[in-house]
Amino acid sequence: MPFPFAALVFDLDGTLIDSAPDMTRVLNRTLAHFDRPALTEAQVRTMIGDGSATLVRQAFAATGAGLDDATVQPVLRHYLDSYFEDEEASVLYPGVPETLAALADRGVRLGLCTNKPERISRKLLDALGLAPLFAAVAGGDTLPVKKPDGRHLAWVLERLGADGLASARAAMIGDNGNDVKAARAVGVPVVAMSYGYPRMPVADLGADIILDHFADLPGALECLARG
Ligand SMILES: O=C(O)COP(=O)(O)O
Ligand SMILES: [Mg+2]
Repeated sequence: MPFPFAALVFDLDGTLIDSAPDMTRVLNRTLAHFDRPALTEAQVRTMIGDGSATLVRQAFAATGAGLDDATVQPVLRHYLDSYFEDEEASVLYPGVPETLAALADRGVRLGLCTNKPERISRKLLDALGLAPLFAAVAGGDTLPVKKPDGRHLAWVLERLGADGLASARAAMIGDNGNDVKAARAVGVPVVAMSYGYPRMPVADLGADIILDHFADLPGALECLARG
């Protein structure tokens, strides 16, 4: 039986990659460089999802230092360069590579829509061996807009050839309110992964499905399509 969804668009941080340890390590290097104290991973988890500029601003604020539009620039550059050059391996959530490969084998077109900058996102996909699976990638700096703006997701769907599809043939898979809002703006169903960085009770995100395990995604989407 053909898979009921032709195109699936995934968020990156908190959905495919457990990036909080990486982001904490890199952020603490930047904080140290600018003479600020380190943050814990628990603190950083609450700051992930709105892109890198918001992350460094929130991180500095948590150490008692404000950054304005001008002073954020060197900090952001330091953070992004350190992240790009970081050599420690990132960790995928259990079931991610085999489930994505199985979906691609069934003819589903896969896209990535993340607020993480595009060059870092592509580097991570490459390092994790996932790059060949994704037919379209949009980072937080690829377009003038980013999630929760629906145009970010719409751009990926268009590149997957899914923009003209009935909305029931595409879906978004993410972990926070930005993913749900972007999906609602475009009119596609949305799955929330409960293990990510939701920043609120996951049940309050308003997703169509909440999953604890990535490997359950194909079965859950088949159930959703059956109604
Ligand atoms: O805020 C970020 O850097 C990335 O977040 P996302 O991959 O969950 O969109
Ligand atoms: Mg996320």
